Amino acid sequence: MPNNTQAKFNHNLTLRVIELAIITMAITLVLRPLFVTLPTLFTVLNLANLVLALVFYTLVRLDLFPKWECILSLVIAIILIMPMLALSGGVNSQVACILPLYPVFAALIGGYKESLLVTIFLTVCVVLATIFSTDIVDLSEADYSREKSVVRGFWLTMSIIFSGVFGRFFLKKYTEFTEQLRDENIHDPLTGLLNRRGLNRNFSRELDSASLSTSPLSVLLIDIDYFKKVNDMYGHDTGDICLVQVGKLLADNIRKSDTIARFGGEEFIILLPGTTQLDAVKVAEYLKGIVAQGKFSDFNLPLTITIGITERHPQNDNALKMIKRADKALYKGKDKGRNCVEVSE
Ligand SMILES: Nc1nc2c(ncn2[C@@H]2O[C@H](COP(=O)(O)OP(=O)(O)OP(=O)(O)O)[C@@H](O)[C@H]2O)c(=O)[nH]1
Repeated sequence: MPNNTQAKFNHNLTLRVIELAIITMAITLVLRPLFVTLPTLFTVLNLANLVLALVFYTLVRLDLFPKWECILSLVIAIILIMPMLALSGGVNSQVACILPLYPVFAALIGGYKESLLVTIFLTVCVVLATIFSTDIVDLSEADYSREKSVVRGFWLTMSIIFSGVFGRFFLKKYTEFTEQLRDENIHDPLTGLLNRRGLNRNFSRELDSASLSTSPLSVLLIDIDYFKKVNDMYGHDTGDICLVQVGKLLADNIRKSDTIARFGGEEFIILLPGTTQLDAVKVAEYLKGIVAQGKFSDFNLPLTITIGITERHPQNDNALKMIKRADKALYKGKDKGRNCVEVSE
């Protein structure tokens, strides 16, 4: 879903991950020499890494390359870690324990593709480092047997693959969860139709494509007549069932390309792209007819609807203006006695 909210979330997450890396690097730089005596090259490399990470952090913070920040983060991470690993014993290096974290980070700030690429890249590097472990220069001058290197290389490879699989699993759950939230966010829980938020999204999409293609766009505002009586006489539960059934009946009798939404209480709205006001009247008459023929709830209640119609004006029109015009037409229909179709002036 790379929409604006998602992009912002990824950007903030990238910043947090870099901040975490910088803090870890700074702490290592200060505290490590207190416990072990390291060759100067390590300190120089650590300092260079810290400067590179700080520069990169500033660039991400200024949002200079939003599209590239994820892939660059991964490349920079590899630039930071690989020379350090190569100088400190390859798979036997203490720094190697950080490697399995990368596929998860890649999944968090990038996605499936990035995580898979990082997993493959690191696995290949670790396997090569294990095979050629005796050729790796170890500036810390530690001594590792061939067997020990193979065992460490094996477990490191397993951890990286496990982390890659976990990253994928995490992303799948996260995607399902956000999709479910997004779905709930734009649907009316009672009727299952789009709610106002969903309507607004589709309305602006239809208005944009209508103005680009100069094709007509009509709106039907539909209100169930005397609905208060249904609630008063048969109870709110029966009223709810009627709303669900009317909504379904309307939704089943429009085209796939049309949009239907619950506009509020006992009102529905239908967007008819590519439809003139004249054709919209035919659609409205048809819908009015099938509702009038229906029987709703367990009480087989007869219901009627009144429909107000408007068409998009070629100049300076918007959703709010169109809904206002359709609402005016609807109330003209109510004044005329209900169960009718009215067009806006
Ligand atoms: N059961 C149920 N009733 C609802 C819901 N939302 C709104 N209503 C009811 O819909 C009724 C709307 O009443 P009115 O606005 O007076 O309209 P009406 O009785 O349909 O009369 P006209 O629209 O003038 O034909 C009210 O009784 C609301 O309580 C809902 O989600 N469920």
